[in-house]
Amino acid sequence: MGFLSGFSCCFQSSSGDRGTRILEEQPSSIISELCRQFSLSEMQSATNNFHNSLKVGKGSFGNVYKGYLENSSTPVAIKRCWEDSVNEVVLLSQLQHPNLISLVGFCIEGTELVLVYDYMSNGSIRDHLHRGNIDPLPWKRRLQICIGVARALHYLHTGAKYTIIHRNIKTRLILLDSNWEPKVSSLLISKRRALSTSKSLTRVESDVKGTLGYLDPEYYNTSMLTEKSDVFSFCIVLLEVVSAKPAHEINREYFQGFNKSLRSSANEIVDPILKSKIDPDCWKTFVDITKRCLLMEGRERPDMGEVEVELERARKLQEEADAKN
Ligand SMILES: Nc1ncnc2c1ncn2[C@@H]1O[C@H](COP(=O)(O)OP(=O)(O)OP(=O)(O)O)[C@@H](O)[C@H]1O
Repeated sequence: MGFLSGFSCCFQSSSGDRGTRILEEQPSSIISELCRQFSLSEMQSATNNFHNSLKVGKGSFGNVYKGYLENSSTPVAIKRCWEDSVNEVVLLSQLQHPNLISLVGFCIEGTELVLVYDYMSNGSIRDHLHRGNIDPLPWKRRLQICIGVARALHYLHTGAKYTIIHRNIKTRLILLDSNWEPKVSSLLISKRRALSTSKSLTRVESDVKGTLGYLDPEYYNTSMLTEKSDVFSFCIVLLEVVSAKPAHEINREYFQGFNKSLRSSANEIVDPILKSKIDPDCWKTFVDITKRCLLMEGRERPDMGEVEVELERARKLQEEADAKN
């Protein structure tokens, strides 16, 4: 297996003339009908002029602030972009799914591009996995979060006019609202292609982009992208969620351990907090689907619809076992 672990960085696109490109790609009226266009002064007053004390995150594309729009007590997340983020505006303004982050609006003024999203008060799932024993996420909640992410990816792959390949699925980009409902964020480097009518996989030749540690080895080696690359990255998320190990530690030894782990969840790859909490039938279902998502050839991996169904089955088995005890 050509593993890509050890470090994590995001390849990204270069800047362009944001205002011009967005108008070229889509008629501005469509986008402004679908989401709100803010002025820069509205963005400045929502964030106390992008004050450091309101900064909640920093990504490859910009800083993220917690802010309040005028006359509203509901917080929003405001990303002041330094990279071209047109893709995000064009796609997110037209997509809607309960497990996909919602774009409230955007601001394009001069050289500024600012994006406004619903605020996710529980941060990213990553924040809850790698912090020792402080308030660990229970197994059923972890499963439920993974099911939500699988639904969002299935929607991106099959539920819109185009197939949208996210290309950067990772635990940092899975945000959690106040009810722990997951929202997949950032379509910044996603790739769009026509929906397939045949059963065979349609490949798109494309520069390799994504985050090392999550990147599909087949795509990395061939530059040919399909939705099965998201399936592989999602599988690394599943392994991160079950082990509470960061993606860069999920290396060859880890995979070998995982391959041997069918019989029981009480082994060294599972987050110690979950040991003996996972029902054996639920564990078998989880391991079976995860192993298939890791297959080296994309066409042999299941699609996200099947992954979602199997994860739902795993959750049901866990619920049944809990009800008996
Ligand atoms: N809608 C949101 N609500 C709350 N916090 C958010 C929101 N969006 C982003 N954040 C915070 O800001 C951080 C940076 O987010 P950003 O979208 O820039 O992605 P990233 O994690 O840096 O990934 P990448 O740089 O690979 O795109 C997130 O990890 C999260 O903590």
